Amino acid sequence: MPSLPDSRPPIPTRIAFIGGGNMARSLIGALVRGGTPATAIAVAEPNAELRGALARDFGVAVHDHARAAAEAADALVLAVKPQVLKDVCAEIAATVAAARPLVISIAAGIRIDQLAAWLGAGVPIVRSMPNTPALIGAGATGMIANDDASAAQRAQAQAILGAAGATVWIEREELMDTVTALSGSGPAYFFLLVEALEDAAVAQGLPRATARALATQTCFGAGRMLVEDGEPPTVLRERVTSPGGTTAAALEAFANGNLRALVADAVAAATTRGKELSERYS
Ligand SMILES: NC(=O)C1=CN([C@@H]2O[C@H](COP(=O)(O)OP(=O)(O)OC[C@H]3O[C@@H](n4cnc5c(N)ncnc54)[C@H](OP(=O)(O)O)[C@@H]3O)[C@@H](O)[C@H]2O)C=CC1
Ligand SMILES: O=C(O)[C@@H]1CCC=N1
Repeated sequence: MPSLPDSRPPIPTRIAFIGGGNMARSLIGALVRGGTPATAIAVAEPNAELRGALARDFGVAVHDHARAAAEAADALVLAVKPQVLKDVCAEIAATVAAARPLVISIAAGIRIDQLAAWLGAGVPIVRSMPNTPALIGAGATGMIANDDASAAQRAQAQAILGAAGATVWIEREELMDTVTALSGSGPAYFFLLVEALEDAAVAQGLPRATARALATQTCFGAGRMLVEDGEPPTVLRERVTSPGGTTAAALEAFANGNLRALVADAVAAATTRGKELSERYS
């Protein structure tokens, strides 16, 4: 019987991560857990301790220089801080020009035209914005590609980033700063809310361990309902809110404090910082 075509998107045979910090570790872990052979992955990371941990935990090849890892890669994931990205691109530009691998950047704020200027014309580039829940396969990633990236390379980028959770393509690059402000930074907003809830309950006398356990599980349960229930957040919120009840009292306090305006200000501040990063490091 003829075999059916494999519907899974293709993972490039050799992936090199430049930078082996928090986000690279999350993505590498997701890829290896998802079945990508560790032998297909190389990482460049100057910190010997991080390098050793990546080799030990995932069995990937490690290097102390970007160029060594980039050689022979079909896909390069740029996972360094925005402020060092220009120098890193200068280090690997000749290698990239020779081999033309797919380049995936996860750096906040750095635009595709900046990457193309640093790496050379004609390089297929996907700019993306993942987030730290990638570590547990629950990430959310926005992506945009340049015209030099083929459909197959876009699918490859989606396969690499999709190993760590949900992916979505963005139509206009300027909206990547909004994606960064929403889902890239977003986990921190929910962690802050859990911290605040925990502190509020402790202030009313609940033991801290109990407050943390209840706040954490409530965040987890609400998150799962958002993903699994299929109803919009407004409907889920209204189901909790009995008329004249406790939730209504709390929501009124949030409204009096103008929570929605505060959230809008926070997302606007993060978006602006993303734009500043691209100016600062161009
Ligand atoms: N943290 C997050 O939630 C998210 C981060 N991002 C983006 O991901 C990128 C990485 O962030 P994150 O993982 O948090 O940062 P980390 O600092 O944890 O990781 C970056 C790593 O790159 C290393 N590095 C520095 N220079 C080089 C070089 N020349 N060659 C190879 N490696 C190098 C750093 O080493 P050393 O520390 O010794 O300099 C560091 O270990 C950033 O651009 C960020 O904007 C995107 C989405 C979410
Ligand atoms: O704070 C930052 O700049 C990075 C990008 C998104 C999350 N962390």
